Amino acid sequence: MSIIVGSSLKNSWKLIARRLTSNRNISSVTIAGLPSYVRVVEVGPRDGLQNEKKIVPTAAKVEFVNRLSECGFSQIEVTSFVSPKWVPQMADQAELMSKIMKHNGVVYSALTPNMKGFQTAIAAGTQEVAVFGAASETFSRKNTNCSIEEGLQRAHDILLAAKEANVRVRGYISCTVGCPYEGNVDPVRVAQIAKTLYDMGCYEISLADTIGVATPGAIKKMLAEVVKLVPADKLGIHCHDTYGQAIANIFAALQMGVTAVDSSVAGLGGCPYAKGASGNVSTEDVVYLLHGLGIKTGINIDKVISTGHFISDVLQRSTQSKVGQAKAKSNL
Ligand SMILES: CC(C)(COP(=O)([O-])OP(=O)([O-])OC[C@H]1O[C@@H](n2cnc3c(N)ncnc32)[C@H](O)[C@@H]1OP(=O)([O-])[O-])[C@@H](O)C(=O)NCCC(=O)NCCSC(=O)C[C@@](C)(O)CC(=O)[O-]
Repeated sequence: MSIIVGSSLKNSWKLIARRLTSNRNISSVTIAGLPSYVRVVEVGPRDGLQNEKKIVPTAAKVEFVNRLSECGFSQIEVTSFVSPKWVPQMADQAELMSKIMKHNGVVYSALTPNMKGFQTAIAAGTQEVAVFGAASETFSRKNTNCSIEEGLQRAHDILLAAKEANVRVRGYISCTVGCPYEGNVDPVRVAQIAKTLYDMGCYEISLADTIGVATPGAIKKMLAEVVKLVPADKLGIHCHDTYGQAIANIFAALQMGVTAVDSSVAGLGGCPYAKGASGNVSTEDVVYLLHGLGIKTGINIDKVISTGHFISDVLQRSTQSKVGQAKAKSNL
């Protein structure tokens, strides 16, 4: 057994420090079967800020979105055109959408729960909208005050109007694995709703683990049913990180052929109607994973980290991103 004393102890620490810092340039390792490119959809300004107790001033939101626009995302979900009585954090939606600087090559989208929201969104210059439903009846009622079926009818109306207006529509399904009110969710039910939205004309369906309870096996089981009815490259994955499983779940989804991943800078977020659920998986951690796997994203991770610190400062708390924390503390 070797005993480290005095200067040898100091040298050992130097060695460890050198090894850690050399990890900064860890070369990416490709794993067979994974996509070569993944579209990361930044949902922080919407999913992130909708659940913050502190209402972020519009000027800070504009600055936040403008900084995100410099990061290389092809899509940023800016806000939601929902009722201000239900989600007061999003009450400035039209002003925000009209004030942000819109870059070529970046799609600035928003959530729309009904025709009123769709019309206001389009009038405010929204380029793309998202409709949202749930695979749990109780969650649907809590979130949108209607049944799953009524929610799908609202989505149908929006899709018809969007087709007329030449606007692309993304679809979300909440509670695809677990529901805060009903527990486990049947993957067959998720698949049927995904197919309904896809057949209505949604170009992509984002499957959400709203309360962050999934593990990779559950994600694979759910996706195995969905891909029977909707092609994998028309699916997105939207993970919350309550139990720290989001990165593993995203990896599982990539293995199943999913090529779109939703995330929030600094791990902001949550749903006001899913109490106790934590924020989205952080964009910094997702991009670190993807780049480490040799998967292209077009995103500049340093700019994402710095934007994560910007919005965390606005919210007066530290970033939830592991990558953001590592970079801030030790520049590893
Ligand atoms: C769907 C509604 C509007 C139904 O809400 P309601 O109360 O049943 O609607 P209503 O049609 O009876 O109207 C009531 C009032 O709301 C107004 N109203 C009606 N619609 C709108 C609108 N679009 N924009 C602005 N105002 C609206 C309407 O004009 C009326 O105003 P009043 O006459 O009382 O003054 C409501 O339930 C709602 O806004 N829900 C949204 C809740 C929400 O935003 N949840 C979070 C987003 S989803 C999510 O986070 C999950 C996701 C996507 O991230 C994936 C995941 O992780 O699971």
